[in-house]
Amino acid sequence: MNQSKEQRILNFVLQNAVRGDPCSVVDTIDKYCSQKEWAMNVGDEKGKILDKTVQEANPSVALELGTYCGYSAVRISRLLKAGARLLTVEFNPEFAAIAKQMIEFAGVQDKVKLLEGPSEEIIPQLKKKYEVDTLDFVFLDHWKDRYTPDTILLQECNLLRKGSVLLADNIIFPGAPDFLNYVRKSPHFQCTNYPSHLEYMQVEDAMEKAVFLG
Ligand SMILES: O=C(NC/C=C/[C@H]1O[C@@H](n2cnc3cncnc32)[C@H](O)[C@@H]1O)c1cc([N+](=O)[O-])cc(O)c1O
Ligand SMILES: [Mg+2]
Repeated sequence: MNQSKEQRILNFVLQNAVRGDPCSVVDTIDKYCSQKEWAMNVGDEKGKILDKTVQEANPSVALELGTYCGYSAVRISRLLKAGARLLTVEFNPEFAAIAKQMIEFAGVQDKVKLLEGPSEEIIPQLKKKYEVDTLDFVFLDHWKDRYTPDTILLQECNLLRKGSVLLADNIIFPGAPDFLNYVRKSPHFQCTNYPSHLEYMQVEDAMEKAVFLG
């Protein structure tokens, strides 16, 4: 049966990137998705905003919602300090299997834990099952209508602390209007907007940073 696009992306990495080199994995995915087949990785332009936000936060414990092929999991984990870890959540088993191989090829498997399942089930398990106290950084890049309910769930589960940084992709395209409304109106978040472009396209997009104020 013919391969999926995600399988083709992984194969291109396995054949063209340097094993154990996360930057080469990121660059190789960007090469494939800009030249051969578009895919919903955060990409290099917004990836640079992600990099800066992660470096500023310098998280010990980071969470990603929506692993997909593992592009941003590799991108984030390459910046983590020794002993820091990224928990990334993916409910599609096929994507999770691809991401797992991508993470291992990049050599970041010791920093990344892929949690397979829906975010609404996984988030309430983070404290007890995954030994999380609070989250220093959260990257939201899953279904856009899940951004707000999951942000509320993170608060209800006491997973955010004063200074926890949320960064959300796709604020303009496909758009997350209710999330933008929610965080910008909430007295508990300090928001910053980062205009950019949709990955591999000349379409306007943006990222929103929302720092939890406690
Ligand atoms: O739709 C987009 N992203 C949704 C991403 C979805 C990914 O997160 C998982 N997921 C979803 N809810 C989940 C809940 N729990 C766990 N995994 C979950 C899905 O299985 C998929 O792997 C998107 C679309 C465009 N676009 O141009 O159209 C551009 C982008 O940058 C995008 O991020
Ligand atoms: Mg996205």
